[in-house]
Amino acid sequence: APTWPASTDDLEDIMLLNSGYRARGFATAVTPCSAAPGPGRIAAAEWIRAAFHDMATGNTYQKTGGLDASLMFEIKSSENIGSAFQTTLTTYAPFLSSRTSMADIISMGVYTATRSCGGPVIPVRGGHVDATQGGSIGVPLPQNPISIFKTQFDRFGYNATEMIQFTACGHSLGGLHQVNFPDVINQGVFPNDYAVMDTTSTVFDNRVVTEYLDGTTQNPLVVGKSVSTKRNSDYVVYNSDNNVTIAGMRDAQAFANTCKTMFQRMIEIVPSGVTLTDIITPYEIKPYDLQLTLLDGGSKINFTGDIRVQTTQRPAASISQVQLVYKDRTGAAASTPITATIRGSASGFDDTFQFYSFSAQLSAETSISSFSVVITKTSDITETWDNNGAGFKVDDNVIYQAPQSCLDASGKLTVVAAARNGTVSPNLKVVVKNPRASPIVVPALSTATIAMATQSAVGSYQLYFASYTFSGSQAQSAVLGVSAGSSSDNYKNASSLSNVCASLSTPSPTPTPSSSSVASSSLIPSADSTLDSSSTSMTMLTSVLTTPASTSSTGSAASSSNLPTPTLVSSSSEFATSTTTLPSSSSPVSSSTPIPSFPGYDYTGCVNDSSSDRTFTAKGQIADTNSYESCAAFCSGYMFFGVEYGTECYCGNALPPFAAPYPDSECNMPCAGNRAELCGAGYRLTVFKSLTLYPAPSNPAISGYTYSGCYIDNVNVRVLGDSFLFAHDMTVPMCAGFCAGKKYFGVEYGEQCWCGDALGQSGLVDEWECSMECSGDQSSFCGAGNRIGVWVKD
Ligand code: HEM
Repeated sequence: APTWPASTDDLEDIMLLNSGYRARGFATAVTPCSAAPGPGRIAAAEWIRAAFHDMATGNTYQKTGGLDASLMFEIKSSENIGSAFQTTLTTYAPFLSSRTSMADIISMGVYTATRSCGGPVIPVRGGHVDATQGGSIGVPLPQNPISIFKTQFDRFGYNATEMIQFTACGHSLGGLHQVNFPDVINQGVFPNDYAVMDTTSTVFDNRVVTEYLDGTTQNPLVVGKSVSTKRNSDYVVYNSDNNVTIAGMRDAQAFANTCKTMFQRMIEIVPSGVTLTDIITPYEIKPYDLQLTLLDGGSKINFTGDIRVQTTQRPAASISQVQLVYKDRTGAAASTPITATIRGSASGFDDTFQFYSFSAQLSAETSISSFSVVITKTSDITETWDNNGAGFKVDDNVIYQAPQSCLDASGKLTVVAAARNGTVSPNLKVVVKNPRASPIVVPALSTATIAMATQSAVGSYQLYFASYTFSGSQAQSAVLGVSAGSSSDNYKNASSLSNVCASLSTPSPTPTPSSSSVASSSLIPSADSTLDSSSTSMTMLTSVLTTPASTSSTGSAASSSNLPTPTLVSSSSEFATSTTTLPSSSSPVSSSTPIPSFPGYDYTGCVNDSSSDRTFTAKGQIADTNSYESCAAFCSGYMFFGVEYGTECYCGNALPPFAAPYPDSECNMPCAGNRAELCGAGYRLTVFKSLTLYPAPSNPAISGYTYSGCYIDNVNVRVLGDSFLFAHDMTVPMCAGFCAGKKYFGVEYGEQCWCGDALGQSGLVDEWECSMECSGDQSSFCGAGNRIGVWVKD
């Protein structure tokens, strides 16, 4: 297993997280294999051909070009007729980052397209570097004579045999467009004027070979008009050694193995000076968004993040607990581990993962230096993962302070960092994407480095700040980080920042209902000497200007003159692919939003709401004093309270099925009455569930039955369908009684009960997916929408 962090961490996500929690969705455009950007097109085929044409302008003798994204500058070349290449690059563009070059994405596209079409797993490496200009022409064209084909493939490093193999592999998918090659096929003959290479143009298989050998092929580059116009290049290539090589690819497994090698080589052709990384393989354990945040005037640090556990070989159901066992900053073992809780699951083509989230408060003095992940299995076996002996390092020398940082509507970014006493003063680094001139659809990355200015001392830390102003919509895709010496805290999304910088002296994000605003403001040492110590109300506290952003929002000359103006250290127009080791967070789309918490309640999540169809209908109020405390008090006696749009508070006893979960980062508005807490956003509700009123539900024991698991169930495929009962007061024992005599019974969607003697075809899913309470018993689970919890007779 790889050692974390690696320069390919972002690429590994793009490769593996197709769907589910933290999904990157890279595979979406080629899933299923037949997915098309338009009629008569196959995206997967276009992705693979794009890699070929990108590589084909390279020269392995001169060590120039190759897989280098030079394609973005070659769009207008006569070799690249049609819109396919531009579509592919447009789909890829959002995945470009300072960690992942466009050439890395093009390479990953070959893996993704091939795999989505049932082909072999193509090994992918990172570290590709993007070209800054187009290459020389050199793509094989159908009219070329065999001698030219041989010279061209020789230039790519493929001999005469490999030329045949590579071309056959390339033509397993897709076809030929009449508009692009009118000399090869006639108009109006093929559906959508698209002539496919074999009868399975959306399956990565050897049909292109077998149909050719069997004489049944309809490949437009073998038979038909191309013969008379001398453009039957597949015939010319395959027949160049009297079909010896192509006959060797008749076997399906041999074909797949050969194609794996041919495609891997295609994406490993790079110019001199570029060193590719190791082949990307899934981490068994991978941390995400590790974030330290200094709290309460510096005495405590909040430590949050996610741990991804590979569940391909280790079923999620076999895991009973995931913990972080950590060492403090002196290297001494901390006595209590941090427990992470299930957050969501994700899957790729060949792997599944379960994510666990954690949030813990550490003493700022002793802090943390590294951790190991301990997985306790239901079998009581424990696994300890120490990152191949290195431990998962957490650097607390310089930390990005998300709550104190902000981005206002005018595009002004203010970033606050905390640097441990004795650390050199930090720099802010901002990476922005700049559009390039048409027709180049891939943006250029530029990075600005800004020296941060001293703000105030807080405990063992010194606060620094710096500002940067974005132009246009740059902030949407900008990424920022802070670094001091060899320490850094990087890769934060500017777009996930709040528009108000909170003061560090406001209460921590986990206040207790009893701690009144007066008490907190007087107990917590002020981070800023300008704070009026006589301020006694929460409203006063939040309106006192203690941070650079607040300073700038009022344009106070007095405060700004006290602060040194940050200076621009350097600004480079082209951001080179980073080869340095990466710091403690790893996903560019995820945010660093802390997970909300409130004593006595479980954070349920960030869910949608609408004014026409309220998620919680029992009670509601809008108040400028809105906070977790005030809303919990207002909703006392109700199972849930939810806060929205800073000022709104709603109560309810059930979470309706239409309350879809959204990323926590979407519930990012500070509460009007306590800016240290997050209170939803527009039509996004931050929901908490009472732990005292209703203890966490479970699957009850039913005598004579054993709980068998949570299954997928829907109107098309019923797991159990012999008889059923719907009841607004459904309980598990009620269902067991109703199904008496049957081998199985199952509860679904809170109020449905299904019986049967056999289990229909379905998939077992993670237990947490069956987490809707029974309509008649809030202490028990009764499946969920399209999820049935099943019991089997002993
Ligand atoms: C002698 C060598 C080759 C010649 C002359 C050739 C020529 C062509 C032509 C004319 C098309 C039709 C394109 C269109 O109309 O959109 C095509 C399609 C395609 N070629 Fe090749 N090709 C060669 C080798 C390769 C290789 C080595 C690959 C490897 C990746 C490859 C991958 C593809 C793919 C995936 C398509 C389907 C594109 C689609 O359906 O949109 N080709 N090729």
